[in-house]
Amino acid sequence: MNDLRAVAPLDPGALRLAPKVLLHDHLDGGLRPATVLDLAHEVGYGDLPADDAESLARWFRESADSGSLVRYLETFTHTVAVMQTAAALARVARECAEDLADDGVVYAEVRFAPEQHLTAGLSLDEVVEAVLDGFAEGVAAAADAGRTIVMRCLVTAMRHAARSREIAELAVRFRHRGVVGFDIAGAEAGYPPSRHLDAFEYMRANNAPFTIHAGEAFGLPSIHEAISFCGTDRLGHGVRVIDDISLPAGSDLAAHTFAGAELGDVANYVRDKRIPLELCPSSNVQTGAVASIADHPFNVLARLRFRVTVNTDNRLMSDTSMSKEFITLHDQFGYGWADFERFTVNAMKSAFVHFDERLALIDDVIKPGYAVLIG
Ligand SMILES: O=c1[nH]cnc2c1ncn2[C@H]1C[C@H](O)[C@@H](CO)O1
Ligand SMILES: [Zn+2]
Repeated sequence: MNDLRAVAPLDPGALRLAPKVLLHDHLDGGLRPATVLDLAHEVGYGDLPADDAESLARWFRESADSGSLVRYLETFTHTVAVMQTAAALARVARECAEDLADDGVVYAEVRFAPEQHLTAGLSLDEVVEAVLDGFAEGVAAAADAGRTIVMRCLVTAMRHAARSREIAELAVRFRHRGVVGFDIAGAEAGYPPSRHLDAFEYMRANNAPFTIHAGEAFGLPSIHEAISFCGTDRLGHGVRVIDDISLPAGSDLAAHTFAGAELGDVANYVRDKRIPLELCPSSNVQTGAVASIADHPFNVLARLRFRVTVNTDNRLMSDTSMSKEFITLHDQFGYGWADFERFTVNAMKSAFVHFDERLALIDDVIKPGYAVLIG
């Protein structure tokens, strides 16, 4: 019989069609540049560093390219400033759902810190409600455009502040309305995850999952605390787990196998327990967590069979998307569709929605989607 099946070329068009799962994306790091301008105009915010969309997009990308997490985080002052009303939050959330769906993301957990959106008088609950309303509108608009996406939310507490227990309670209060977990973010050095133990204990006592930004700007001790003392379900970044892996001298980071690699106790625990790594390649280069994409341990971790997932972190600051992160990894490490299917299934298995929902997306959406591309 004639076999007409063929592997689809790995180009931007096909990548946009590939089903993708996004676990680590910040709502306040993913605004459209034009929306930042519109909202600033509406609320009378006069401190934006540029006044046209193209220059503003460039400013975010270049300023975030600082090699320092602390300087990278300073750019959020402008996005958070224009996200203080229910209407603004809902608009940003709606556009986020539409943009992700347009890029072929079929399931997303988008996070933000409700405590940063209270300056115009909203309550924590009102902030979350506005975002969830916006997601629902975006999902409906995407469906009208022929795209199906499931949008869920993670609420983040800022690690330098002292509201984590309250935010964990907020996560549990909204657990049946679209909030599927809790996170801590912000500057890592000086703010270890164990400062927020009571929040993590509250989540665990309620059988509710959480992730922790750890092992990005700070190394292994932060990962160790997050898994051993806090009991995190996933690691936000976790990229510095590589510090606990020794490779034979002269190893090529783009190799297919890493025979002879030796794992320390922390790295072994992360791999043994299948703790998902929410890796964000472009963001990691910008914040200086790694020197370049070529130096990124993504491939080492993937080949050593850690549960790696691909993420955007902040689409505005990194001028990125899931498709762009996939292309970057393809160009650097030569990955093909089967690899991207594995990373996507990894991510879906690691999602915070219930098991039956994860399975349905894997069996009904992800596998059939890649079967078409692989041919
Ligand atoms: O990569 C990150 N590391 C630590 N904190 C981050 C990162 N990206 C964004 N944030 C912070 C800045 C945002 O205002 C906050 C909530 O989304 O989370
Ligand atoms: Zn992040």
